[in-house]
Amino acid sequence: MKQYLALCQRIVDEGVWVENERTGKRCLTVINADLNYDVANNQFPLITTRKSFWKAAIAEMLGYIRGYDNAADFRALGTKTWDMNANDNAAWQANPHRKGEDDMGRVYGVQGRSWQKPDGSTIDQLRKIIDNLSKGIDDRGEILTFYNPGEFDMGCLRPCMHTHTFSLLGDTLHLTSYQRSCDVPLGLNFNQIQVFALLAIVAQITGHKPGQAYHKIVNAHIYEDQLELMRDVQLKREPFPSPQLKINPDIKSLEDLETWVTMDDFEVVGYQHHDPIKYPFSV
Ligand SMILES: Nc1nc(=O)c2c([nH]1)NC[C@@H]1CN(c3ccc(C(=O)N[C@@H](CCC(=O)O)C(=O)O)cc3)CN21
Ligand SMILES: O=c1ccn([C@H]2C[C@H](O)[C@@H](COP(=O)(O)O)O2)c(=O)[nH]1
Repeated sequence: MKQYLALCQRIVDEGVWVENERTGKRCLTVINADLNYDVANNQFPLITTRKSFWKAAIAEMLGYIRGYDNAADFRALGTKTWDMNANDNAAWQANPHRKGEDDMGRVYGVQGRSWQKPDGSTIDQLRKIIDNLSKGIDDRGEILTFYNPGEFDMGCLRPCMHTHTFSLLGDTLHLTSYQRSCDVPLGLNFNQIQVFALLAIVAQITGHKPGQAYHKIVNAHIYEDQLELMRDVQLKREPFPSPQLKINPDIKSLEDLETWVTMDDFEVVGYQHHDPIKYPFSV
């Protein structure tokens, strides 16, 4: 939590104003942030200086694992986070690749589970990683990447947290996640949870101890309409200790994640937090 607040403070103190053409808003921006999460000791990096709707963040990650391409499927899992980018987005609505209401196109999990090859066949990146790690293999290329420049025009948004690299050291699994663009008040609140949960879940289903998660962010920003709430409200609050994430131990395979797992299989213990803050969202 302290590292999150330190990043927010750094943006407020040292950030540079950058015009963003896609959203039409200015962002106070810094480059390069490294956040680390201690998954081994279950120090769940949940924001405590406002109420975090953590189940929606895990639902989003589960949707990526399942390869979802539709905001309605995300809603059924428990998150509305893709509604705006899928439906309230003029550029995507005018895109001939859009298949209709709620379609997100070839983003995130679609690339992770069915990356298209020139011959028309597909690659399931996640399946290969789970199979290797389950056998104790780390080929130094256990990489799940959603970043496919050849298909950017077929999706509603380029992936922000775009690559996850798993590393096995003895019986301990580590994760390094890369993010090109980060909406620190809204997106990072979710992305921290997702990096932590992804390592915890993959360690569990491949039979390893979870180790450390390393979250590497390039462009970290606060939108102009979020700045006051961050600077004058959230940053004035004292954080509480980190809670713990409990995952149903019956989740044992990728098939379990794909079929029966719901948000009821996740629980947070010891979450003390300040009041919610509603930050503006930019489409
Ligand atoms: N501008 C922008 N920021 C993002 O963080 C973001 C995007 N766009 N587009 C794609 C996804 C969608 N994400 C989102 C979308 C909405 C919330 C959000 O509204 N969060 C609220 C409440 C969530 C709830 O009630 O479940 C929050 O207070 O955290 C968070 C992340 C993250 N990503
Ligand atoms: O997981 C996510 C997804 C998106 N974001 C934020 C980062 C940016 O503010 C926007 C995406 O805009 P681009 O113009 O494509 O960079 O969404 C996030 O923080 N986390």
